[in-house]
Amino acid sequence: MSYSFKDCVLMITGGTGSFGNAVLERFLTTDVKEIRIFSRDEKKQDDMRHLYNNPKLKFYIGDVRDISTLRPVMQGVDYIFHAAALKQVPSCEFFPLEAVKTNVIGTDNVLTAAIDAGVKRVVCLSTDKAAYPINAMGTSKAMMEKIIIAKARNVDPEKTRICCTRYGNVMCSRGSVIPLFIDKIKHGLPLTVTDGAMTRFIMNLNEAVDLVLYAFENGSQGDLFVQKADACTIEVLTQAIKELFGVPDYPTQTIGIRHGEKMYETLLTNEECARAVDCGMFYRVIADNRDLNYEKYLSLGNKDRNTLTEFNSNNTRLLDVEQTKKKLLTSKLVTDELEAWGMHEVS
Ligand SMILES: O=c1ccn([C@@H]2O[C@H](COP(=O)(O)OP(=O)(O)O[C@H]3O[C@H](CO)[C@@H](O)[C@H](O)[C@H]3O)[C@@H](O)[C@H]2O)c(=O)[nH]1
Repeated sequence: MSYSFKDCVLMITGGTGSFGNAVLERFLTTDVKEIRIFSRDEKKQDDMRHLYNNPKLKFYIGDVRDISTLRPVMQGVDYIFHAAALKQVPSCEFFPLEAVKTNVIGTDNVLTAAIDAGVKRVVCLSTDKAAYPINAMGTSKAMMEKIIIAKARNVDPEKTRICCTRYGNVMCSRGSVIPLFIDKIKHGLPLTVTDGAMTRFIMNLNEAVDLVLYAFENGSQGDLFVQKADACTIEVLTQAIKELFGVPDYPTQTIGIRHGEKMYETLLTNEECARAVDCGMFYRVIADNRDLNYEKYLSLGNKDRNTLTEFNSNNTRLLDVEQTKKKLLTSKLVTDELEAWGMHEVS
């Protein structure tokens, strides 16, 4: 890391989640002064307190929906990583207003309180499902991104710099398909494949943390960062899991596409490409900072379009079964489960 956290106070909203834990492992190796974990669940905080047993970690119970719980925690904070979100597609589909409250209003609260408290930088976490959204979770995250850009437009970057990252499926996140399939194999149940031709980006937590830290270091006001992730089909993913667990012919059952699902996910839309810069491993989408001048909106468009095209889980590099197995082995959950399953030799 080229930057220093010496004497800095960091805050992670939704800090007890998988991202919070992964980013903590990196931060705790720096000379950071204090890390504030802000979240709703006292049990998860207590588990984390015991796990790390580190005096630099401070825990705060609160909810991003309630700005009065955010304000006192932000006093003296230098940098915020905003990961608190409702992110399960099916549950948001049934309770869309809950997604609005946490993902949209909650983000507005975080940014308002951060600006008022003079926090120097805020990095917000979004998802590929916010690009061409079709489900409530993605739609609420798309609105969250709009809130971020609108807020960023009206604040001096020397005071508070705000940017956003968007990433795809993180392998083994809570409730996702990989731990589900491993569990089914352990219990002798068939693997329930929605549609084998569906594609998803496939990243590990380390890559998600790299993206967020890259945005932290390089983000200008209102920027959106996307990582050039690989993807695979669900058929390939299923076969890779079966082979890793030594059951290549394990039964699968096709169950059909679930509520609010897409056949493929987009990380960078065609329209965003017009403002995107290729930074090697990442794309940077520069904020549209034209002011609300209707003359310009009606008569002047954006003439400087570059040649990038939409980046999605169908046109990125698609991993085959062997490559997917290799990728899966970069996840601690997978290697731990394999070991417990007695498959030491593959990891
Ligand atoms: O029993 C199952 C469950 C899932 N899938 C498929 O596996 C893929 C991944 O599903 P899942 O792991 O549930 O992820 P998504 O629905 O794509 O959403 C995940 O990825 C998002 C980021 O894109 C996160 O915000 C969500 O929390 C996380 O669940 C999809 O194609 C599903 O159709 C199956 O085939 N069978």
